[in-house]
Amino acid sequence: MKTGQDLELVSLTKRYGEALAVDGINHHFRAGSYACLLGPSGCGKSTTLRMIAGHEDPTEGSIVLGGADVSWLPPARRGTAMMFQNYALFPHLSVSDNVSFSLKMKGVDAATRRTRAGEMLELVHMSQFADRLPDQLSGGQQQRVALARALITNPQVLLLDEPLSALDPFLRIRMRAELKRLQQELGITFIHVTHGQDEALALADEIVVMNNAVIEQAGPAREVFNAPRTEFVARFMGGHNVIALPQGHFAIRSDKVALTEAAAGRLDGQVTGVEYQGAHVVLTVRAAGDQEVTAILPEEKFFENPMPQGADVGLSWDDAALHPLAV
Ligand SMILES: Nc1ncnc2c1ncn2[C@@H]1O[C@H](COP(=O)(O)OP(=O)(O)OP(=O)(O)O)[C@@H](O)[C@H]1O
Repeated sequence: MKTGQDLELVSLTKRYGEALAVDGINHHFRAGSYACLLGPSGCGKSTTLRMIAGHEDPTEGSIVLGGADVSWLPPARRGTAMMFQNYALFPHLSVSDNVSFSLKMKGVDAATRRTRAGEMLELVHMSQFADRLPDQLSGGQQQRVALARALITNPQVLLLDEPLSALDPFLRIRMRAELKRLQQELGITFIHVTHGQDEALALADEIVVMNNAVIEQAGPAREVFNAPRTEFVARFMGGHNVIALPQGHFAIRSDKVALTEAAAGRLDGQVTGVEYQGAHVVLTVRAAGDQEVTAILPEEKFFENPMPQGADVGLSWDDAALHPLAV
């Protein structure tokens, strides 16, 4: 369903000389959703985000927000705001002045600026730091300031370029929950660029997987994970095997592969690796046709009948777990 502030990309293309960074992509981001643009380095996700923000001109195609073509509007007039990877705070301005900087540019008076900055700092739980300078803050705190600064413009769409990549793993998980809370509280669209599958699965209502300048697959997180359409998506999302059967190529989740006695399964093979990981055990099997298949078994299931390295085994699965892959 289309609503007022949906964002549409129409045949959006970016060329840098001969290089095609984004190749005619079409996508419809639902207003109020959390979308993750996911893909390997160089696939075109940051370029796409920068074009939406207005920091890069499209070579062809258009960006439509709320039914209006914003492709050629300056960044501040689009209804979007961007939070950068390195936060880009002004070192000589206090937290409060950093947050309200864009209001100053618009000629808003000092008292209103201070009040609005206070509201935004409250939203990101940073009220007590309003008078500090950026270098008196931790990385996670600087990030909250950068978020408040982007949100003060009341954007319809918040664009986040690898927002968690500079944080340590512990803080990354905490900030991830914060981003989700903020998005739900504000009800605006978040478009978050990441190359982390876990991050996208944890956050996104919709995952848009990019590869080689095009959108390879887009859909709800569970759908993209459970039913990858191409070999690339299956391998990139992880947790899947890609297997060649006489009927074609299929993806199957590693936790949907079961082990049987030798010659009793769909494929025969030999165990080449056993890794105990606590709650589960990961087995690697070299199967017929020189295919490597990974099976993830719950710990207690594996230890009912442990298969050592070198054991001949069969691999079986329920046909419903097989997802045909486009070539
Ligand atoms: N200013 C530029 N000039 C020339 N080529 C560029 C420029 N910016 C990006 N590219 C190229 O466009 C392609 C897409 O780059 P982009 O930064 O969008 O990828 P990405 O998916 O965001 O990668 P990463 O995760 O590494 O940031 C890459 O091949 C890159 O080298």
